[in-house]
Amino acid sequence: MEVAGKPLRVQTLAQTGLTQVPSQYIQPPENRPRKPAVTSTSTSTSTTTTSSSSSSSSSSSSISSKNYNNIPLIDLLEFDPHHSGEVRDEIGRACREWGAFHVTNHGVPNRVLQEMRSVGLTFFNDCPIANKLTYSCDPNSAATEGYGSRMLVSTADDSVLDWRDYFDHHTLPLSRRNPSRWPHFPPTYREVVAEYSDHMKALAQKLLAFISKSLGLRPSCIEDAVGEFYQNITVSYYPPCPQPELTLGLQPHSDMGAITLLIQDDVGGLEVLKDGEWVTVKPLSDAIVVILADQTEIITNGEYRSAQHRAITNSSQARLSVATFHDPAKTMKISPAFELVKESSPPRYRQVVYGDYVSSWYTKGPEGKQEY
Ligand SMILES: O=C(O)CCC(=O)C(=O)O
Ligand SMILES: [Fe+2]
Repeated sequence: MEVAGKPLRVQTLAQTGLTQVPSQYIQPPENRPRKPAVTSTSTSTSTTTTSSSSSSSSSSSSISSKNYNNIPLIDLLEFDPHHSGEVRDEIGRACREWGAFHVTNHGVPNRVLQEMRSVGLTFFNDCPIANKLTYSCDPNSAATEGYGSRMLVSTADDSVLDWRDYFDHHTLPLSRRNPSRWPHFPPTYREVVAEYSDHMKALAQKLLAFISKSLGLRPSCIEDAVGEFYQNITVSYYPPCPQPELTLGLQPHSDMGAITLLIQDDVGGLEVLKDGEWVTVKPLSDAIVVILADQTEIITNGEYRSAQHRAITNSSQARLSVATFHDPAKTMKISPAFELVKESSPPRYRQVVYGDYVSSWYTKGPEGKQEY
């Protein structure tokens, strides 16, 4: 949405005190959240390895009968080699059943997670809008670095806008990293993002090794298929919304790359689709959400599926999340791992050049993988 040639940020819109959202933000009835978002407070995480799905009944208005309580929670036990078999099996189960799960004792210091959330929030809350706009991403091309408000680049008038502003950083490989394009306020912002990036890369590598092993593959199989990580870090800011029942912070989608690592604040709003039901990912302040993305689905020949997810809004509190995407290079050819293709399990996906996959996603929307 543009006003006199300038992009309108959702935060600016929310600050006008409007009581009804502009029509461009109203989702079609089938996409609206069924119940208004409730805010919740952060809970400290358990140290046991457990899957937290449950099938108890509740008074939710959801049409599904499952009523899962949260995504699975897996204690990585600081990658203690004595427990690697159990952790591998837990990860395999969570990948097969959900495509998304929380991890604790992941080796990333809690301080690093807190600092990342803190500098992101300070930028959005305390930096004047005129200053923020100096970092605006190019509205005419997809996935450029910087401050922005929309995800799809589409000329169609009927595209519904997300109730979200974001800042996207290109962090890896180092040849793409140019911290002078990142916020200069607060002063520690750029060093915090750089440190956070390194930790997320190391964790993504360890998780992909576990995921490979859980399918009987050699540990480096998926990482080799992805090649050098193209890592982007997106800080999303969802201002309070006067009509959360009509809007979405982020439309339903699966992530395009290989693996996404996400942290959120204690407001809550991330939901994962499970058996046709949207399950709220309850915030756990020292945990990291792992989301399998489309290229991992292709490489694993559909043994593991990428997770459909979305963000809902609420009327009382702004929400912040930080998603770290690990993608192949645009030139990489992605296809099912040969070890997983047999006579009894033929290839389910065509080989795709990752750059073509991305272009088609941005022009046509999240339409899924090229299945046979
Ligand atoms: O804000 C969230 O929790 C979800 C963000 C997300 O899915 C994305 O940026 O791709
Ligand atoms: Fe996502």
